[in-house]
Amino acid sequence: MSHQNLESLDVEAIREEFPILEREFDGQQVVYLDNAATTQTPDAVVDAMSEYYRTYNANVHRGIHHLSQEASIRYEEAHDRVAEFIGADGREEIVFTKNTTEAENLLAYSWGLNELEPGDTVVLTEMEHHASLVTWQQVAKRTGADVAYVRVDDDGRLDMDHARELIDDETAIVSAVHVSNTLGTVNPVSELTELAHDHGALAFIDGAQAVPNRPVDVGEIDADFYAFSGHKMAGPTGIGVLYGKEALFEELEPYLYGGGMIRKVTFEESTWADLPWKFEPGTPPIAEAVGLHAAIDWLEDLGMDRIRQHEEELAAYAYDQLAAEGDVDLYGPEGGPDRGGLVSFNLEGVHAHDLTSILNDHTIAVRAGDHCTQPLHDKLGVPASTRASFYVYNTREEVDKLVAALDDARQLFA
Ligand SMILES: Cc1ncc(COP(=O)(O)O)c(CN[C@@H](CS)C(=O)O)c1O
Repeated sequence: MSHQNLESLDVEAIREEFPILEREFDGQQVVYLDNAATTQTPDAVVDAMSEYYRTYNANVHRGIHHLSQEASIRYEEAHDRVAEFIGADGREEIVFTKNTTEAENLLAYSWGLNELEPGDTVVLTEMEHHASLVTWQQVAKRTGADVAYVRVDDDGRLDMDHARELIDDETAIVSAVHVSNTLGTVNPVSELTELAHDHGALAFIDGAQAVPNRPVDVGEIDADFYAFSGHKMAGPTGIGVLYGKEALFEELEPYLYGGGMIRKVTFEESTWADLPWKFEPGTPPIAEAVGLHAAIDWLEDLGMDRIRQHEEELAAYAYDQLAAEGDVDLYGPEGGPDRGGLVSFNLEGVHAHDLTSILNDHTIAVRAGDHCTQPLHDKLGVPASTRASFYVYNTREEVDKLVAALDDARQLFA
C-alpha cells in the first residue's frame, strides 16, 4: 500500500496494516501507546520475513548453492539499505548487532577497553539510557577513566553551557542520546559532536528513539558512531545497527570471535574479514535483516518528515491535554520541535505502577517505571513515571482515552 504524496499521514489506512491494533481485551480495543519500548510490525515486514523463510532460507557467506547465494545477497543488500537510510557511505560502515545495547557494548569493548586510560574522561548526559550509562560507567571503572555528566536543566533540556565546560582536552569520547526515551528531549547532537571533535574526542550518538521517527543523516551530524534498533522502527526484534566511520572501524579490533569474521586462521594466528563482516561473527540475524530492510522501505514510503510531524503533533497534544488536567506532573520540554513522540508524567497522589495498571484495565498500553534511566528519575525526585509513546498508527482519540481514564485512578487512589 503506497502512502506517497500525502500532506500528512493517512493513519486510518496505516492502521489497516496492523491487525494487532484490532485486538480487544474485555471487549475494549487495544490502545497501544508503548512505542518507545517497541513498535508494532506492519504486514509488509511480516510478509518479507515469511517470504525469506519460505523461499530462500539458508546460511549466508558459507554456501555455494543457490539458496545460500540468494540469502547472502539479500543480507548484504540490507546493509546497503540501512547505509542509504541514515546517510552512511556504504555497507562497510553498517554492523548488524542484536540491538542498540549490543551496538553500544561493541564500541565500549572494541574501542573503550583498548583505548581509555587513567586521565581520560567519558562525557555522558544525565538523561542517558542504561545501555550507554552502565556500559561506559563499567568500562571507565575497568580502565581507570573518569565519567562526567552534562546536566539536564529544569525543563528537561541539556545545559549546553555545562557541556562546553565539561568537554575538554581530557575528554576521550562524548556519548549522548539523540532523543531521550524518558523526557522526549531532542538533543543538539551536531553541536555535541562538534564540541567533541574540537577537543579531539570521539562522538557516539544513541539513536534508538530518533531513527524510527525522524530523518537522521549521520554525515550531517558527523557522528563517529551511531546506534539504533530494528524493533523500534516497525522492524523485527533481534537486530540493531552500529554505524561507524569506515576509517575508525578499520582501526577497531573485534571483541567477538568465530566463523564468518575471519580471513585466515592457523593454529598460531588469525586475520580478520573485511568490513563490516569483521564485527559479525557466527550466523547473523538473516530474517531480521530482511525485515529491517522491509521496515525501512515501509517507513520511507510514509516519509520520515511526515512521521516526525505526526509524532510531534501527537506529543504536543498529549502534553497540553495532560497539563490542562491540573494534577499531572510532566517531564521534559513542552510540546514542539524539542520533543520527540513521547510524554512521561505522574498523576499526583497515584504511583505510576498503579496508574499504569488502571490504564491497562481500559486496555491502554503505556509503560511505568524508570524506563532504564534510574539516575534521571533520581534527579527528577520520583521513583517512577508513566510514559505514553506514539507512532504512526496512533491518533488524538487515543490520547483522549488516556486522559479520560485518569479519573478512575483519581477515584481509587487520589
Ligand atoms: C534511548 C535508548 N537507548 C537504548 C535502548 C536499548 O534498546 P534495545 O533495543 O533494548 O537494546 C533504548 C530502549 N528503551 C526501551 C527499553 S528500556 C524503553 O522502553 O524506553 C532506548 O530507548
